[in-house]
Amino acid sequence: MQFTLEDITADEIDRRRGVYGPLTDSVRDLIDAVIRTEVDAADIDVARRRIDEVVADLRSRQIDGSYGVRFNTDAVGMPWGNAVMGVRNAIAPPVRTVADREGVTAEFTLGAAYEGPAHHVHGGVCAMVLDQVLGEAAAADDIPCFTGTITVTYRRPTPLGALSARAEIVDRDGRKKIVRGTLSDADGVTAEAEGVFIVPKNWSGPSNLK
Ligand SMILES: CCCCCCCC/C=C\CCCCCCCC(=O)SCCNC(=O)CCNC(=O)[C@H](O)C(C)(C)COP(=O)(O)OP(=O)(O)OC[C@H]1O[C@@H](n2cnc3c(N)ncnc32)[C@H](O)[C@@H]1OP(=O)(O)O
Repeated sequence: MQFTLEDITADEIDRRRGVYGPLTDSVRDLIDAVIRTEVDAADIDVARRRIDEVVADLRSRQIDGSYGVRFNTDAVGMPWGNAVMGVRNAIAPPVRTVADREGVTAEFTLGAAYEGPAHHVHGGVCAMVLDQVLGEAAAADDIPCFTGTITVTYRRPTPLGALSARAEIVDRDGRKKIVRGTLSDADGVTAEAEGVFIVPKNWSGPSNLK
């Protein structure tokens, strides 16, 4: 697993977050607008051409391949391409966790772009969010862990809208951590997950990634 060290200050990371975060927000808004717009075909055609121009501008200078997981010398992580929380990924809802003594919690909104059953969250998206949140609970006091096995139990359909997730380590056994978590709406739990998260054998990245 390759991580990239960038020799930059925390201020520089904040500056970059300030540059790319709003761009990502605008693109996320674009995704939602594309799903929900009812403007006529001619306007769609104009919009498509304008979007294609913006894409060409952005591609005039770009990296090869994906963003990777980067960190600086203070172990501040920049997993900015991450599908669930990446600062530069408009597909990410984003889901950002807050750690406490027992585990991690996240509050987030899943809109029209995450639909599976009508007006409800796609089961794969529920699993993806839970994987990330359980993974962050596993890593909260340690190095990032791989998901070995994750089991999701869907208790009832998860409505699109405001949601929360919570995860805690419930057991440790050598390099394995058993983590449990939940996805909830305002009325309570909609899905539960249990996972085996495994500390990688030959870790070459930093510990305690922030
Ligand atoms: C790490 C990347 C994240 C970086 C992000 C950093 C920035 C953000 C900071 C922090 C947030 C992090 C949040 C991330 C959340 C998302 C996580 C993902 O999506 S990870 C991608 C999906 N998962 C894979 O692709 C794994 C693919 N599988 C493998 O690479 C290996 O199979 C691996 C590492 C899982 C195990 O390989 P071995 O060689 O270490 O395993 P052996 O030494 O044989 O076994 C060790 C123990 O683990 C058990 N084990 C092995 N594989 C297992 C499995 N699949 N399920 C359950 N147990 C397993 C074994 O039975 C053994 O247990 P006994 O010691 O005997 O009790």
